[in-house]
Amino acid sequence: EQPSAPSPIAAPLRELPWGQLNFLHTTDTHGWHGGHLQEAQYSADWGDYISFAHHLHKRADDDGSDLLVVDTGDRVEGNGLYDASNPKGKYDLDIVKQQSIDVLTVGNHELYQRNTSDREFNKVVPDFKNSYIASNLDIYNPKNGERTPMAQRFRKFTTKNQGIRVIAFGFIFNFQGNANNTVVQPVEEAIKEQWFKDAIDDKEVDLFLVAGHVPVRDSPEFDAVYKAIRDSNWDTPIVFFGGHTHIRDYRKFEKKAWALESGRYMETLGFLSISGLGTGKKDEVEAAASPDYKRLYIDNNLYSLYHHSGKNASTFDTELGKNVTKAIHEARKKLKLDHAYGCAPHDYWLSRTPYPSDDSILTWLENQVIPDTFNFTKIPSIILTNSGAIRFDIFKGPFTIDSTFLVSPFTSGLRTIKDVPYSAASKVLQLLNNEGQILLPDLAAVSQTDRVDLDQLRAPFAPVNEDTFFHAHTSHAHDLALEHHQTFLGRKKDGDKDKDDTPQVPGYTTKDDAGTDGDDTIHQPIKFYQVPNCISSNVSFPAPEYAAAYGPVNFRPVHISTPEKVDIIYNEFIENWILLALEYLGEKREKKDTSAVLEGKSMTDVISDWIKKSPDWACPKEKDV
Ligand SMILES: O=c1ccn([C@@H]2O[C@H](COP(=O)(O)O)[C@@H](O)[C@H]2O)c(=O)[nH]1
Repeated sequence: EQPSAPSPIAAPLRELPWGQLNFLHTTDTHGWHGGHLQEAQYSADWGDYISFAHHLHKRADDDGSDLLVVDTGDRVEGNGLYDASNPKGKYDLDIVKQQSIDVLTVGNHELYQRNTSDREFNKVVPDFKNSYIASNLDIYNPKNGERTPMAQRFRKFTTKNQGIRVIAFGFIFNFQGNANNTVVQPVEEAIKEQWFKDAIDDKEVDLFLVAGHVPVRDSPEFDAVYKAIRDSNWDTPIVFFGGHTHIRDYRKFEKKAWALESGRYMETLGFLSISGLGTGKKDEVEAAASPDYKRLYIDNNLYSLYHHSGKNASTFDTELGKNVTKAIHEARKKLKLDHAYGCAPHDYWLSRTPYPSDDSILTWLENQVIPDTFNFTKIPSIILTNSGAIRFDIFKGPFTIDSTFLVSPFTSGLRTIKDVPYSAASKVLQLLNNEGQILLPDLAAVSQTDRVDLDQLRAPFAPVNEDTFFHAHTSHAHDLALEHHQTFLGRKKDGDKDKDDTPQVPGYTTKDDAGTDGDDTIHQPIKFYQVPNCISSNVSFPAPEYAAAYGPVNFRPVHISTPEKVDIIYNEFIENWILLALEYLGEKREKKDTSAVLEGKSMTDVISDWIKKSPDWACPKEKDV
């Protein structure tokens, strides 16, 4: 772990369900390869993950089983280690490549910006030459402009010790928000291609491995792949590894097909094992009628990693793991990620507090950051931003360069549409938040533009279903972490009357299709709240008129005047939605009617500029960083 990372907190653990074929799975790491430096529960880094995988490989070699490592995309955007360098990923991509990964896919965040996907093609695909799979993604080759598959469409390989014959695919969900240098082929179309039909027709295969930046539940894409495989290969076991919705989840398709999703932000190392698979060595190993699938969501901290690898502080680190940890530290230093712009006076939560409330980030943006930033415009304005642009909580204490990218890494600039009748402008928020009679899918359906992606307005933690929403969010051991406590939270021993066995570490309490025993750490549950798609602030509106209604002391407003016209200001990422809402409201505007505001600064710039200037956020002298 990083030198400044808080020590992990001991807690009761469930055991690793080791089997014949074992998997480690990461997804949606979003650059958090240095681990969580303010949360002890997730404080291990990518170097530790490398050491961990090494020990599990060794275990597999020793007992003749196998281990495969999978990553399902969104490795970029969301942490200073990736976002603070120029070019982005200057250090992070070389750090990630040190892990040996068997199956790797793209995510939507690798495709928003042309530069990111070009670099993915020119660097990351060659870095993972044998394992990068792009079953439904093409790119216009930056060298010659020719459309070409991003990477191989599938791969067939045999596991090292057992000789299990695996065919692996790598999909991305039917994403439409990509830059125009890539082409995402709808999954339902890709599976009609001959190469796919031939691959699933193969009878010399013991397991289909479907990796994808695709949610495992309510997933038309994985449902289509499952059906296609079963139509041509009725019995061969299938395993899915998914992502994108940032949750822990495990779905049963049927007894020979399960799907694992392993959270987000390097909080979770997903583990899955299958026993009872057939192998190429037919004489030696007979396939079971019903292979046994098991899963464990490992909290990414050294306490868990030591335990599951049977190592301790003096035996855990490998040479490579240590070097990668060091490289992360060096990169963080070069990027000055610990430099503080100010100090947060208290914690601000994205979804762990009701909205609106005093400790909600969205309320803080709406009531303080946005009005203070835009009050220079003396024109009445409605400023809108999507809550999805905000990615993480702010903890009391130093708000650093790194924090800026944790909270909002995106570069899309702020734009304006001028002179919109207030009667229409004031209804845009309601439309975008699905609060009126017309809902977003209806708006999307009437869209003339083909670049409106429903996913864009998805709130940052839009639930897959209520259960997964309430059970699948970030745990947060922050208070303990900041004090560097090493608290033993073991279960009650016989005769230990004054201790109870209630879990003490707050965190995930996942409920999935296999039950409630998936989290390795037995956590105290955390409550999460829904947040709206978008928030808005009115700035430079006429002051309300007051009248003395109850005598000279008690005044109350009698007339709140509204402007006739306003400027709408918004984050460019939601521009298509704003235009669509205005069109629906009878105020059609086009791209040419929009212009940059604040010289095209992003929400990220707005937040850090505000923090630098705000006296309430000045760091106390003795704590200055
Ligand atoms: O430029 C951007 C890009 C993305 N967003 C927000 O992020 C989500 C998608 O993130 P996932 O991690 O894939 O869920 C998108 O829906 C937007 O809310 C953004 O605001 N700006």
